[in-house]
Amino acid sequence: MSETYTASITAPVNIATLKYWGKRDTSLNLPTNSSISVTLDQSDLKTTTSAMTCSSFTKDRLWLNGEEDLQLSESKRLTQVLANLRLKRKEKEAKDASLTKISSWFIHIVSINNFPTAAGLASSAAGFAALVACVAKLLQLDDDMTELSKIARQGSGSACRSLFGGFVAWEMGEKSDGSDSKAVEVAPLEHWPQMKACVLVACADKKDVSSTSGMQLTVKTSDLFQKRITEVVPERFEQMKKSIMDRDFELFAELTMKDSNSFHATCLDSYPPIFYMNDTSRKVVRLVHTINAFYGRTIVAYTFDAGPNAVLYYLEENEEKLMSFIYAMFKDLSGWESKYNGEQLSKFLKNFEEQKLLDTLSLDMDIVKGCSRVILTRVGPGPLDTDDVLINQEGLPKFTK
Ligand SMILES: Nc1ncnc2c1ncn2[C@@H]1O[C@H](COP(=O)(O)OP(=O)(O)OP(=O)(O)O)[C@@H](O)[C@H]1O
Ligand SMILES: C[C@@](O)(CCOP(=O)(O)OP(=O)(O)O)CC(=O)O
Repeated sequence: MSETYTASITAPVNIATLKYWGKRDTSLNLPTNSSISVTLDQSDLKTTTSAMTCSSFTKDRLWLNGEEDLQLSESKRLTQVLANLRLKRKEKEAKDASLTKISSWFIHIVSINNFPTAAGLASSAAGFAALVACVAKLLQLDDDMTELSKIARQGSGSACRSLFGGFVAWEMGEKSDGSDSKAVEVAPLEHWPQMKACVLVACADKKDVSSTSGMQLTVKTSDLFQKRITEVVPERFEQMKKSIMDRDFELFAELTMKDSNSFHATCLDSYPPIFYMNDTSRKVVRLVHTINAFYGRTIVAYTFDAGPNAVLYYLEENEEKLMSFIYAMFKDLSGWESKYNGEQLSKFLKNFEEQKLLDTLSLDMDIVKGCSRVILTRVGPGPLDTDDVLINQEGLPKFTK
């Protein structure tokens, strides 16, 4: 077999606290507003991607979760991302004649998500971040993550934020060529490692309106949207960055919840309206406000992406307070035992019962019926090198379905 080059990487999911919703340029994937997110820990949710290039490959190919994905391999998103990465390699080769001209070789990519794909858990964000970071490593590019984020953005907007750990901003930029629309670190994970997240995965089929088409319907038809992008988000963007820098959880949480509500309001204001949240999502919103009212301060925030799953952000110091409610109500779901021992779980239940929360607060215990599992995680790092190689010597997946 001819000479080959291989690289592997893992990348995280990110969940926005200030939502990206709307494109001003669909081809370059330029947004109508800046956004902010928290990167989640790869011990719980991650994409692993391996890539190989070889002079004898005859086309670019991609396998996702053990199956060749022809639709994605031939998509404009993937072709554009690979073309941009190759261009960078080509520029490098032009400057240094000793480099092998791998920019003209085809690439095989094998990727696995350790969580459900296309189920509202930001697989496209982790997936394209992993792909860009992996191919950049394969082609030995020297570009930093901000530079690479301009390419990841073209795969899926939210992917640009998964190139950093901790707290991340996607600055919308102003230029028509997209050269200033990029992801930057607001603060590393070490700045506020106490930030935790609890994902309540709602029982739901695949969403009927994709983010990509949903946001363009909103851009075209919602009046509320104009106010959101010109007034609401620009102000919130600065306030949220400050709340992160100051580690001001109450402000961070309030802005996060308000922004989720504002984003879903513009969906409802689209014509015809788009519904991403369901009855269970709304029950979670009510529950979070009840918990905060019970403690007399904001200890937990909710946020919802383009689907019914709830992501709750909270600080480690308030874990027992929060879980005394959440565990008692969602204990029948899977996902608890890997994070807490029996003693801790009993303590949560005891608090719930001793404080007579059920009797005093008229809680809706049926809420659990609308959820399928809980994922307990926290803020985490950006893409990481890995020894987990998913591609074999022939450039085919080591594991197939
Ligand atoms: N590991 C991966 N590598 C490359 N592309 C991926 C990967 N995982 C997912 N994708 C792409 O992202 C698509 C799923 O994106 P989609 O926006 O529908 O769902 P999601 O990102 O899981 O949910 P949401 O955007 O609502 O959070 C897949 O069909 C595939 O094209
Ligand atoms: C609601 C969101 O999750 C929307 C994410 O949209 P995508 O990044 O999936 O959209 P495309 O750029 O069209 O691929 C909010 C967010 O992550 O900021």
